[in-house]
Amino acid sequence: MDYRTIVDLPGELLYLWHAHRTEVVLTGGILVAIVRLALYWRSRKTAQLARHALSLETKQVPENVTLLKPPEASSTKRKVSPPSAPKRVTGRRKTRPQDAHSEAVVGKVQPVIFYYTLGGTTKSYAEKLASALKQTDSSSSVLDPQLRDLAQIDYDDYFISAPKDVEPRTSFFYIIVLPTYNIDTELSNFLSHLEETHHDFRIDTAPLSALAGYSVFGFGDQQEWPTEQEGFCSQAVEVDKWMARLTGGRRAFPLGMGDVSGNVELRLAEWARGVGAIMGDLANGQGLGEGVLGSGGAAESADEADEVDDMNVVASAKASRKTRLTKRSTGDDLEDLKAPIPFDFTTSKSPSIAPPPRAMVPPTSPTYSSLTKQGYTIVGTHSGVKICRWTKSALRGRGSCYKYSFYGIASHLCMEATPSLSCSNKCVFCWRHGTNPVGTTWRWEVDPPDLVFAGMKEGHYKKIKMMKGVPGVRAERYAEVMGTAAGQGIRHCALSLVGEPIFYPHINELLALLHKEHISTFLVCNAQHPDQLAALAPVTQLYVSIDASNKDSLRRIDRPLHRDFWERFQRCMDILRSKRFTQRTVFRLTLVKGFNIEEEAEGYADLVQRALPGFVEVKGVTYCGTSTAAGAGLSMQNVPFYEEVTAFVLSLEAALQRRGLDYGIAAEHAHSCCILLADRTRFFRPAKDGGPERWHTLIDYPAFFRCLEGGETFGPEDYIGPPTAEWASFGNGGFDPRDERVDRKGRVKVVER
Ligand SMILES: Cc1cc2nc3c(=O)[nH]c(=O)nc-3n(C[C@H](O)[C@H](O)[C@H](O)COP(=O)(O)O)c2cc1C
Ligand code: SF4
Repeated sequence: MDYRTIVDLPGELLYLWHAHRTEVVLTGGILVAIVRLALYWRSRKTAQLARHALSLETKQVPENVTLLKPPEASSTKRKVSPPSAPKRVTGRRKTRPQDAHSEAVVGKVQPVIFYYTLGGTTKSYAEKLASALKQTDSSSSVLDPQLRDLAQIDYDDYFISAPKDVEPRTSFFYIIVLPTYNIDTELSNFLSHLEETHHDFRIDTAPLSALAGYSVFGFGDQQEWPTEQEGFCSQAVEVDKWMARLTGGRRAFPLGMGDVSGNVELRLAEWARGVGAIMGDLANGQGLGEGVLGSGGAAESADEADEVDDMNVVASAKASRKTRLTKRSTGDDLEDLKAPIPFDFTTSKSPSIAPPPRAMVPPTSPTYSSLTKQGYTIVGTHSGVKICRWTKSALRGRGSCYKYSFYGIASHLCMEATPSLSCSNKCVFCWRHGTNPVGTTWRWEVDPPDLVFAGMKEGHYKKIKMMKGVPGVRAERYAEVMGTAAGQGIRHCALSLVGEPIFYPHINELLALLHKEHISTFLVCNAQHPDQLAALAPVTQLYVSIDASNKDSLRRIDRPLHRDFWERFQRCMDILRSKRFTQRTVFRLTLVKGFNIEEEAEGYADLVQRALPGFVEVKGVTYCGTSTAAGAGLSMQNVPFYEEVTAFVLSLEAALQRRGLDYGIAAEHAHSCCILLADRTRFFRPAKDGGPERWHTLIDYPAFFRCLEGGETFGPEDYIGPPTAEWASFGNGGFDPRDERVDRKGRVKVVER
């Protein structure tokens, strides 16, 4: 290098700096950032390894050792977890890591005993359990248990998150006692609720983890179901499993099981002692254990640790799935490659083969025998037919039902039937004795409509024949029912017996068969199946049961299975409105004192305004005296007097008038505690043969079939019958003077006018 080059060098460097200083500064900055990032990741990784090693150690802490380990335990030494083998709950108390929650439990524990019963056994044991767990010492940290019937509560209040209405530093402890039924009962819904909550992606994976703990006891019958594999206490096992998941593994005491035909008292007593002890421990801040001696032959239930791990996998999988996937793809982290493949329990279900559909009411089932004892004839696998008391009464000339007074139905020619004994409600006033199958979807065998129709008729006629020798049966009426000439035999079908007729997948075909034989159809549905309602073919009169005017009341009265029951109900209102010019639409209100009368007239008026039905039938509930009714808190006190029904109808009429809706009282049937409101603009009119305006609630049945067979579009006005009879109008009682009114003992009564 010569002297000149050396002299020019600073100038050259200065020139280069000026020309490229931006690039130089940027490159320098990036280099500094990379170095700092590398240092940061390195320190984070070390901390992660340390935490991981600590958690491995924690899992292996021996029994009865406090798990808040001294700092040296968090060494970075890695231990290998032992392979997890199926574990039997041994019943020895085993302390668990004192997590943040169990520390929070130091305070009070509020036990809640949930039970379910059909036959009453479990309820009486639940009550005994409640009094056994009642504290004698008022200063105890375990409060007196609350008792809750699973058939009465709203699951959302207890099984989506822990109840909130609790004192500070007090946690709920769930005690669940339940029988097992291998038929459809409320328990099936309860289990579905737990499962759905677990799989619901909108809900936390362990939404009940705020509970102090839970424990389940099952009642079963080992004479019929000797082992768990054969179904002994299978629903308790299931509930226990789902609760473990929903609580994030807070099973405080092992699942207990008792055989009602054997050891139940002993097992329950042992289990109750254990549950009582663990609640005391929880209140004293000792955290959860795995059980104590004498756990009542605890089930070899699913491995608790596995369940807790499941929860952890879900939680960590959600948080770190993205990171893991990235790391896997770059292949730079051996530890992560060994990590379990994240399995999201919120969306996946273990693969299962759907079982073939079963008969809804198999002849061997208790439901079958219960229904046949009540006088039902079971048709095929899911339909039923029964002679109603008014059919018998009309055969003897002792009066017909209110449908005769209102619509001209001849009760002795009427068949009451249903193509679906299953329902999606469990109304408190239902007379099904709580044993009928329930469900939100049709999951049973489906009988063809011709078989259903033929079976219904056969069953009905058989029962009518049995009336032949009953004293007082009028020969001419009997001949009309049994006759084969045109216009004789069954003329009318009330599809309203029990269950939900539009649930039957071939309801429209069945209606077509009925109409083909000129049997008119009154179909009652429960406003829970909007799609089926929208697709329903024309019927002579279409009813929707309106058992409440608002969501809460509907939930209490109908106890619907659908979680979106109110939305379904409202959609049905709109569908009814859209059908009002093609169908005779009717609201059927069943009044239950203390449930749906008081201050609800305005709410009902709003519903009428929404659906604009042609008619509103208001009827006082009939007390059926079943244990289901009693269990729902229903007694004779809930049956309104006719005066109360009248007062309600008058206030409803006034509420409708205030809304500019011209409905008026068109007819009454005091004997059935039933009053009919009708749309005055459509059904108060001059008679066909002239004369003043009168109510026209009767139906011209031949005209209905002419319309149907004519193939043209038609509406309710096209088959309006003659004016409503004078004796049926409001104030006249509604009893046909040609019939003889008798009291319960058959003595002739003078009809009051
Ligand atoms: C229709 C029916 C089905 C039953 N299914 C089972 C079953 O699958 N497994 C079982 O262990 N017990 C079964 N049982 C027995 C009941 O769980 C047992 O009788 C229980 O105590 C009834 O309780 P509850 O009276 O409170 O309703 C069944 C009982 C009935 C009547
Ligand atoms: S809708 Fe009718 S059949 Fe169904 S539960 Fe209610 S009352 Fe019973």
